[in-house]
Amino acid sequence: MSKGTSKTQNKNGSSVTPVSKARKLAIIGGGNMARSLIGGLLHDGWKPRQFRVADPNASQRDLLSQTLGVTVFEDNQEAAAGADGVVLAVKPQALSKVARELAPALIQTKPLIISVVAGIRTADIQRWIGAPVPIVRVMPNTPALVAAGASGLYATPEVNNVQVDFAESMMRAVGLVVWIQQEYLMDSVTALSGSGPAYLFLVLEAMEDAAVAQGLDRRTARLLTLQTVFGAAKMALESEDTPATLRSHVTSPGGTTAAGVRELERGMRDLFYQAIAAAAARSEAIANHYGAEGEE
Ligand SMILES: NC(=O)C1=CN([C@@H]2O[C@H](COP(=O)(O)OP(=O)(O)OC[C@H]3O[C@@H](n4cnc5c(N)ncnc54)[C@H](O)[C@@H]3O)[C@@H](O)[C@H]2O)C=CC1
Ligand SMILES: O=C(O)[C@@H]1CCC=N1
Repeated sequence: MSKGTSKTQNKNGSSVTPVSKARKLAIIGGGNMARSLIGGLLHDGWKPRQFRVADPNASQRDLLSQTLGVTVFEDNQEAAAGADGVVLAVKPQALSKVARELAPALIQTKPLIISVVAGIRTADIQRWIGAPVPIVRVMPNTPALVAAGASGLYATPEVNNVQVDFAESMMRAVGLVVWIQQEYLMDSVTALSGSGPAYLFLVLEAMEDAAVAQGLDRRTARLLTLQTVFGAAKMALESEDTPATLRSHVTSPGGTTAAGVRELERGMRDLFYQAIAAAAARSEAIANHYGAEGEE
C-alpha cells in the first residue's frame, strides 16, 4: 500500500485529473460523515454552492447551512436534481427507502452514485434502484475533516474512467485513497480505517487517564499524549522502517519502554485482532440484514 496522499495514478493506471470546481455534489444524509467530508472539501477549495445536502432533520439542516454555508433540502430528490455525483450518507437501515425514492431521478440523469454507507453491498443498492447504475462504494473516516482521512474505494463495472477520476479526486482531496478490487474486503476496510479513529480515540483516553493517575494534570497529560501519538504516526508514515523496527529504536534493553511494552503484550494484540474481527463481522451482518430488504 502506498503511503501519504501523493498517488498520481487511478485504479486503471491513468493519471488523475482534478475534479472540476464546477461540479455539483448532492449529499443525502447530513450527519457526522457528511460534515467531515464537506468540511475537508471546502478546505481543499470547493465552494459551498457546489453542495446540495438533504436531511429530514431541521436542526441538522440549520447546522449545515449555518456552519458550512451549503444549500440544504428537506427533499432528497430535490437535492439530487442536476448533481454530477450523489453521495449516499444515511445509516444502513435507511438506505433501501432512500435508494428506492431516488431511483427515477438516478436512472434518468445518471449521476455517479457514491455510497459511504457501512456494510451495504453495491448489488443491493442497484437492486433497490432497479438498474445497473454506476456506484463507487467508499469507506471514508472522519479525519477527512482535517484532510487526514483514509478511504477504501470499490467501483462497480459500470463506473467509467471519468467517474473513477471524479471519485478518486474527491476523496484524495480529504486524505489517502486506496482502491479495493474485491468488494467483500470493504468489510475489513470498514473495521480497520472506517471505525479505526474510534479505537485510537479510546487509546488516547486510556493513555491520558493513566498519566493523570500518575499525578500529571489533565491538560499536560492530554497534550503529551496527543503529540506522542501524532509524532509516532507521522514518523511511521515518513519512515522506510517498519513499526516494529521503529519500536526497537525506543526500547532500550532493561529500560522503561521494555517494562511498559511487556504489559501491553499481555493482551493488546489479541484485543485489536478481536476488535477488528468483530467490526468486520458486524459490517457483514449489516449487509446481510439491511441489504436483504425488498428481496423476492
Ligand atoms: N461516522 C463515521 O465515522 C463514518 C460513517 N460512515 C457511514 O456514513 C453513514 C452516515 O453515518 P453518520 O454520518 O455517522 O450518521 P449520522 O446519524 O450522523 O447521519 C445520518 C443523517 O442521515 C439523516 N437521515 C435519516 N433518514 C434520512 C433520509 N430518509 N433521507 C436523508 N437523510 C436522512 C439523519 O437525519 C442524519 O442527519 C452511515 O451509513 C455510516 O455507516 C462511514 C464511514 C465513517
Ligand atoms: O460505526 C459505524 O457503523 C460507522 C462505519 C464506520 C465508522 N462508523
